[in-house]
Amino acid sequence: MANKPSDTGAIAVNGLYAAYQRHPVLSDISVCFPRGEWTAIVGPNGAGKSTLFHVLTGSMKALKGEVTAFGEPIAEHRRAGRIAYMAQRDAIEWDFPISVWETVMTGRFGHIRQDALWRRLLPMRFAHPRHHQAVSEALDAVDMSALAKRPIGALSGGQKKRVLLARALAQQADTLLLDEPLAGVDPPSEQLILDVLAKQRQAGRTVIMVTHDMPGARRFVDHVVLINRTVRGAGSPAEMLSDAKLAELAVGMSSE
Ligand SMILES: Nc1ncnc2c1ncn2[C@@H]1O[C@H](COP(=O)(O)OP(=O)(O)OP(=O)(O)O)[C@@H](O)[C@H]1O
Repeated sequence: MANKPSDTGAIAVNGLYAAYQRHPVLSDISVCFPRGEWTAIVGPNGAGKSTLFHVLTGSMKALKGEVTAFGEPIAEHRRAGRIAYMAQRDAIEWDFPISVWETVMTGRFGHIRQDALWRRLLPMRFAHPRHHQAVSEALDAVDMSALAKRPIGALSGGQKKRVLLARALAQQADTLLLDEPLAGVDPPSEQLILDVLAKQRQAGRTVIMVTHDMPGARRFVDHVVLINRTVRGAGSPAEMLSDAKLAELAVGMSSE
C-alpha cells in the first residue's frame, strides 16, 4: 500500500500528473519520502522515475498535483539550495573543456548567488573560501581530489559518476536526489558511492535515489517506492523487493 503524503516527509507528493506533450507519463502519484532516510525508487524502464525527478527539481512542470518539502512548497526549498540533484551521466556535455574542480564548483552556484555582488563578478578561483572548502570536501568524499585538474572529457565512466556525485555533495543540501548513481560503474566505484550515500544518511540527510541495483537496494536503503507510471507500493526493502512484488511491478499490475 502506498504511503500517504504527510508533513513528516522530507518530500511529499500529492496527486501528481505529468505528461510530455500529450503523452501522459505520471498519473496520480501520491507518495511521501521519509526525512532522514534513504529511499530507493524502483521501476522498469520508461516507468517515469526520471520524470518524477524532473518535476521535483523544477525542470518540468506538473499538469496537476502538489509537492512539498519539509512542509513548504518545494520551489521555496529549491531556491534556498536545500535540494541537490545528480542527473544521469548523459545529462552532461562531457566534451566541454572544463576541469573536474570547475564542474564540482558548479554545484555551489545556488550558494554563490547569495554572495556579495563584487564576489560574484570575480573568476571562480576567487570565490569565497567556504565554496573552495565544500568542493575539496566533496572531491575527497568520492576519492577524486587527485584528479581535480583533469578535463572532464578524460575521465572513465565510473570517475564521471563520482564527479556528478561530488557536484551534488558540494551543494551541502539536506535532500539528495540521485538518478541512477550506480548505473554503469565498476564494483569498486559502486561500493564507494554506496558508502558515501550511507555516510550522508548517517549525517541526517534525506537520500532519494533511482536504482535498478536490487542487491544494493536490499542491503542499504531504509525505504523503497515502486513506480510504474503511478505508485505501485511503498515500504521496507524486504517487503517491496521480493521477487513476487518485482514481477508484478514489471507487468504494471498494482499490488494493492
Ligand atoms: N523529453 C521527452 N519527450 C517525450 N517523451 C519522453 C521524454 N522523456 C521521457 N519520455 C518518455 O516518458 C516515459 C518515462 O520516461 P522516464 O525517463 O521518466 O522513465 P524512467 O523510469 O526514468 O526510465 P529508465 O529506467 O529507462 O531511465 C518514457 O516512455 C519515455 O520515452
